[in-house]
Amino acid sequence: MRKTYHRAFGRGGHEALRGMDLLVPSGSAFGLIGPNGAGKTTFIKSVLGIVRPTAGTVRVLGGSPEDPAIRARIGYLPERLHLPGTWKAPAFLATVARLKRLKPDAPAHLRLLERVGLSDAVDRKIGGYSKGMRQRLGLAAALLGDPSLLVLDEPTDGIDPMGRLEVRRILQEEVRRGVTLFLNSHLLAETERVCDRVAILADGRVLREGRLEELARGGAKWRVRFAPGVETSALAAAGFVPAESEARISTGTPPGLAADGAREGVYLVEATDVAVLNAALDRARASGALLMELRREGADLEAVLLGAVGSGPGVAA
Ligand SMILES: Nc1ncnc2c1ncn2[C@@H]1O[C@H](COP(=O)(O)OP(=O)(O)OP(=O)(O)O)[C@@H](O)[C@H]1O
Repeated sequence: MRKTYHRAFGRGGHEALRGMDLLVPSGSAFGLIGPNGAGKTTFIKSVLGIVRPTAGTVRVLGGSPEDPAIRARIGYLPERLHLPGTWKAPAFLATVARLKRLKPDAPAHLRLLERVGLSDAVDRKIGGYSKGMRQRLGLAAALLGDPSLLVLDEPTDGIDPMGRLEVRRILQEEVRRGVTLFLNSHLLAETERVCDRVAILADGRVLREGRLEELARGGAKWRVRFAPGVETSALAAAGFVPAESEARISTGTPPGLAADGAREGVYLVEATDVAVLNAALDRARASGALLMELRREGADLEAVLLGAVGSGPGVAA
């Protein structure tokens, strides 16, 4: 699919999507990530039938995104929510339900508000809501009518950590129910926690797509702690390099000497699978090293994203 935004009076245009090809499996929790201006919002708008591709086609839930019957099965939380400030949440949900051509069901709306953690705010005007409360209300509106596809643009923007946990729980419940989740979030940790598949979009093209663990594979590192008294040179020969001090990492101080790790007995070893890992551990143990702790340090989503698009400015992290 291609999308060119044309300038006024036909003077050229900007190609936001340049041959984007993406299949989102039904029932998956799919995350779209990429730098600012990559084309994520343009893609979401084309899925919702708000933007029409310049070339190519979009099929959603087996039909056209412009078909009202298909649109009725999609729940959408936009990045920028416009909410009527003088209204209260139940009236807002009732109006959204009417627009979605759903039967009036005030008790169901109250249950939905309770589900997103807004039951204490039903008598307050929306204008007085915090950013996180507005997001929760937007999520409730997206959930109206039990959609088959949930398209969420920055769903946890402005929500505190406890709220994020609740939103994540709701999204996981929806996925368990068979809903397809399509998430655009610049919070990579959030995408990592919620999604099972991810696509990396940059400059209007999909650079990588796949299951999270497949994308993160290859950079698999293991953090190993040995009992005091290990011989660093023997470990180095077995592929272990001293890790940076954990204390330095947790306090965020600048990178220090890797020797810190050696003093603490903490090393990193690259191993693409458990057989390679065990072979390295066998070599270490043969040199007299005693294993105390072992932890996987698989490449996280940030590393995968940076690996795919480079570490230039504008990378959403
Ligand atoms: N209505 C428009 N008219 C002209 N150009 C547009 C329009 N909407 C988006 N663009 C351009 O298309 C490109 C892709 O924009 P888009 O908003 O889809 O990116 P994005 O990945 O969602 O970015 P961000 O993470 O910053 O929200 C950008 O260069 C943007 O300036």
